[in-house]
Amino acid sequence: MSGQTLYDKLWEQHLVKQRDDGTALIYIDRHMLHEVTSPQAFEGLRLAGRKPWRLDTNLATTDHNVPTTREERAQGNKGIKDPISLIQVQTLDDNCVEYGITEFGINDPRQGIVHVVGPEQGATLPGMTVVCGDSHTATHGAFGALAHGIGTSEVEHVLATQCLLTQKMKNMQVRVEGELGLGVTAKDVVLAIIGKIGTAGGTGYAIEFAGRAIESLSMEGRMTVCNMAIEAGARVGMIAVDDTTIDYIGNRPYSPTGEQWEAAVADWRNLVSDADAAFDKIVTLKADEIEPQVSWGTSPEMVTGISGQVPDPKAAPDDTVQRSHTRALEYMGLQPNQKITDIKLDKVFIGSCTNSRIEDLREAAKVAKGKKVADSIMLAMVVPGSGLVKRQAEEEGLDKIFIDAGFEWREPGCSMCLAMNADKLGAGEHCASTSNRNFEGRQGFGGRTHLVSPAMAAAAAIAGYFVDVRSLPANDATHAQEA
Ligand SMILES: CC(C)[C@H](C(=O)O)[C@@H](O)C(=O)O
Ligand code: SF4
Repeated sequence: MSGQTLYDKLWEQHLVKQRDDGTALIYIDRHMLHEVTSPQAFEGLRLAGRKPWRLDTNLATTDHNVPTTREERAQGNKGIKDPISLIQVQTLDDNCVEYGITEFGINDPRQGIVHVVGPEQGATLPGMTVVCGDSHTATHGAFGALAHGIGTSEVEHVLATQCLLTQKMKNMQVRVEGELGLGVTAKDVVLAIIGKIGTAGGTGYAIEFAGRAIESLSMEGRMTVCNMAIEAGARVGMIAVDDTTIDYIGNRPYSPTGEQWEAAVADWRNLVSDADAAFDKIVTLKADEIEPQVSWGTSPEMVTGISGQVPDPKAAPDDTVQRSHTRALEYMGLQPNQKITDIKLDKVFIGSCTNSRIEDLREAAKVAKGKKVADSIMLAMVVPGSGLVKRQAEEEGLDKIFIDAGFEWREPGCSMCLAMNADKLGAGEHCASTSNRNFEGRQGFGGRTHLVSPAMAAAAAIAGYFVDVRSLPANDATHAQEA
């Protein structure tokens, strides 16, 4: 018999009951909550006369609907202008008070995007099952955890029973072999993976990312990669535990300490796929063939390298692709064969649960340092993923670098990643965005999103159009990474 994959191990350790029809009940170690997908779940509990079953597993924060300007935030929840947004945020606050769940509310220094907050607090640990009513929960898999999004009715079920009814997925390994070139980041890696396997490539699989290029990523980079597993169709993305994982977790508020820490680390060391584990599918990419990526279309798989061009629908392999490319080009206002470097931008957004951690902000700041945002850019904003990221960035003087360059330095939240708060694109506007989805209307009605890395977004803000970060003079993006 062959060995077990990381996913097999995590599954087995949490399996409560397996039924013959394929359904299974698994135990959930950590449940994260935000304001969008929790109100009906709490309402369901209330109607059924139930209470959360294990309080200390739950951790809540408000993120999607919070405004990001300092003036609005100074007013607390009252700064939320949109009535529906306000109700959602206030409802989470009220539910957390009523049921005794820890919540980082709008002005808590620890508040932020749920997928930034969990790992930062040490609430996400290797070997855990982590769920949240949010599709980007795959992010937490970067820690050797089994993490995925759940729907609102499942949120209620997890609150009530601490278990989830689910089915085992198949195993896929995505290997990125070799070393990444200078200026090529985790975001470029995951966009290249999605470009290769497509947005349905991972459907039905739990993806384990592996290979030298993945191992060499920081935890921030690993989270960026796992965050977008869902854009490759996989609900679960994960990476094996190693020293990088363990170093990151030490001394965080929710991390174990003392003897418990020692015992936990010994256990966590086993959270790797066995050498003889069998995967249902293996995909391999060569790191040195990946260049900085830019999405040109309305799906994350519509992506190419910075030296590339927008495809010509006429050259599409079949009618379906031809139609989707034609429509995407029309929506995006782009011409067939247009060079990526000829795409002019109106706005730049550096933030979201994909790229708003300290390392992301450092990379963007390296590019922005001493430069000015182009006059043609009407808004360039940097939105830290959490209050703690913001504080750390300010301690390092990154806020000053951004502000001096003409960026707006905002308060933490999902912000312009999705048009659920005041930060939006206008119709027809092109935005270089470090977020994870470029669907039609995602950042605002008619808005045109181009997914890129933080360094690429900063470089685009300075130039006003896309430029290759690798071509910037020394001291900028690429060389900064050598240190
Ligand atoms: C609002 C929430 C349910 C949604 C998700 O599940 O991902 C959001 O975070 C998103 O990124 O589209
Ligand atoms: S930052 Fe964007 S992708 Fe992440 S949870 Fe918020 S809305 Fe979803």
